[in-house]
Amino acid sequence: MNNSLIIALDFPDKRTVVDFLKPFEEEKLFVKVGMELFYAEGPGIVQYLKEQGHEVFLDLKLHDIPNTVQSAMKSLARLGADMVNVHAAGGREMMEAALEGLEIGTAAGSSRPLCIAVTQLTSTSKAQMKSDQLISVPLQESVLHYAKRAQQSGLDGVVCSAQEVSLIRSGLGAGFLTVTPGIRPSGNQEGDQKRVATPRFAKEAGGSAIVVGRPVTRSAAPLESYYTIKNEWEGVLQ
Ligand SMILES: O=c1ccn([C@@H]2O[C@H](COP(=O)(O)O)[C@@H](O)[C@H]2O)c(=O)[nH]1
Repeated sequence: MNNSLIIALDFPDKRTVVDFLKPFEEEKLFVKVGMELFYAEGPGIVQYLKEQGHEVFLDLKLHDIPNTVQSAMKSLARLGADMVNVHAAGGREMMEAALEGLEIGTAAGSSRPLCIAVTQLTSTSKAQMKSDQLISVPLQESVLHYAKRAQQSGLDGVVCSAQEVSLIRSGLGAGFLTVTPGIRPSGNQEGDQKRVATPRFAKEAGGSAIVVGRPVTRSAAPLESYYTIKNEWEGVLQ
C-alpha cells in the first residue's frame, strides 16, 4: 500500500476501462473503482480487475446508520477489494460497525480489506465547509479531528488532501495511512478540486498513496502522463 499511485478509473463502463488499460498491459496497477463504474457494472468489475492482477480500492464512501453500514461492509468484504472506505462524518459508532462488518464478511484465511475514512472531501474549501456544514474551526482542525476519530475506531487510515498529511502524521503516527486525491501536476487544471497538491508535495509531506484521476484518464497520452506523475511521486524528477 505504501508509496502507491492509485489511478481513479472514473469511467462509465467496463469497455471503456478495458480500452484505457490496454497501453498499461505490462503494469500491475493500483486502481480505484468509484461510484460511477461500480453502479454501472456491479461487483463483476472488481473481480475482473483483480483477475488482471491489479490492486483495487473500492471507493464507495459509505455513510449511513451503523447497522446498514455493517451489513453493507459484510457484502463488500466478499468482493476481493484491497481497500474500502466510509465517511468519517458518519461517526465513531458507524466506523466501528464498518470494521466489524468487514471482519465478519472476510473469508477465513483471507485478510480483510483496509478500511479508511474520508475526512473532508478535497473538493471542499474552508468557506464551503463553513457555509455547507456549519463548521467554523480551521479546515485542518476538522480534518485532524476526523482522522483521530477514525484511528480511535480502529480504521487503517484516512482520505485527506496532501496539505493535511504532515499534520496527521505528526499527530497520529506514520503507521496511519494517508491517501490523498486532489493531485495536480503543475500546469493541470484543478477542475472541482479545491485542496490540491503536486505529486512532489504529497511525497515530501510523507503521504502513503496518491489518487490520480483526470490528469491521467483525460490525458491525450495516458501512459506517458502516468509515468511522469509516478516518477515525480517516487522522487525521480525529470
Ligand atoms: O476527498 C476526496 C475523496 C475521493 N476523491 C476521488 O478521487 C478521485 C480524484 O479524481 P481527479 O480526477 O484526479 O480529481 C475521484 O475519483 C474522486 O471521487 C476525491 O477526489 N476527493
